[in-house]
Amino acid sequence: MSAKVFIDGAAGTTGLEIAERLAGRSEFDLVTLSEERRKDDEARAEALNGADFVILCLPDDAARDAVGMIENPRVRVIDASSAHRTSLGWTYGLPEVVGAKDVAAAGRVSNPGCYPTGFIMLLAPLVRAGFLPADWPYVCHAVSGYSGGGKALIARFEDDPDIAFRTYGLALGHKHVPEMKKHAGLSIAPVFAPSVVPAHRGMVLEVPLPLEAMGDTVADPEVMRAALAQAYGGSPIVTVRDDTPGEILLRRSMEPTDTIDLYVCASIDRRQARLVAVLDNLGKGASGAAVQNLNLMAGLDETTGLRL
Ligand SMILES: NC(=O)C1=CN([C@@H]2O[C@H](COP(=O)(O)OP(=O)(O)OC[C@H]3O[C@@H](n4cnc5c(N)ncnc54)[C@H](OP(=O)(O)O)[C@@H]3O)[C@@H](O)[C@H]2O)C=CC1
Ligand SMILES: CC(=O)N[C@@H](CCC(=O)OP(=O)(O)O)C(=O)O
Repeated sequence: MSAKVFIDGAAGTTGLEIAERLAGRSEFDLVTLSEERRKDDEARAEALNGADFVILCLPDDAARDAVGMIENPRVRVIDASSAHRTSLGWTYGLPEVVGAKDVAAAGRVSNPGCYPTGFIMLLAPLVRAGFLPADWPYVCHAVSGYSGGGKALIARFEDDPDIAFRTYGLALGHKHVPEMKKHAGLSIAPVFAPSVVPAHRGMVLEVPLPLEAMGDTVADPEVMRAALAQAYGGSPIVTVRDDTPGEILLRRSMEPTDTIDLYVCASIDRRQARLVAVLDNLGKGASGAAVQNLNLMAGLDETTGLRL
């Protein structure tokens, strides 16, 4: 029998892409609400309580409300918003870092933010292994495609083709910072400098490392690269690149992908390095990750969705 999946927020950017990924999958029976009923609390409560799996693709407050509307203890939840990413009782839905078994067994899974996905996948294994310090003030620069801001930012960029670059979060305190700190295993909050470029999707994120200033405990870049390769070895989703390319491009024509590429770029004298992650904010950064977590929770292969 197929499992009932209700996407609350199915008309939004993330919800639509999840629905596309689930279309034609016989293991799942997608419950949809009509345009007139999709924001009707009675209809939503019925759908939320009647599903085996609920995927929340809503703004944070609406996601908290939706969780409050669930009374049926058998309903399992994947929340794509940032409402529960550091909350007790929620499993952080990054199986490559927290362990696939934990995600598979969870009743409440918080899907990671797009930027934190890259940041945590670069840092967590290295901090955990002691190759990078937990108490360093890391900096994270990132550019995202405008779909990262959902329908409102898509409309803004498509209505104003004159915008060439947008940096934001200038008052710091971006909502992703607590999640980045906690799940990368840091004791100091990173300085996070996000930005948006006029491309629909895609994301390049980097953590510059002034290695020579970081003390003796910091590992050689080759050791870091090998540690990342070992941490993600065998994953069809993660590629740890063994080169330092001359450039990394984000193309406006980028096709959807659920993969992530990680780089440890280093100077020849190894005194400086740049950890870089390249992903699709709507793929591994949102919808692809939600479907990966759904597959795990349903006891299926996380990438192919095939029965194990
Ligand atoms: N876009 C991305 O790359 C990523 C997004 N996320 C997170 O996923 C969540 C969804 O984001 P995204 O898809 O981009 O946002 P969108 O704005 O594109 O979609 C949100 C959807 O939720 C609907 N909605 C809002 N309030 C309610 C409500 N009370 N009841 C029912 N539906 C409601 C909206 O309705 P309407 O269409 O009428 O506005 C809209 O369709 C957010 O929390 C976001 O932060 C996480 C990672 C990456
Ligand atoms: C470009 C852009 O605006 N991006 C969003 C983050 C997208 C994301 O990861 O979503 P969550 O809000 O669910 O974490 C932002 O900076 O708020």
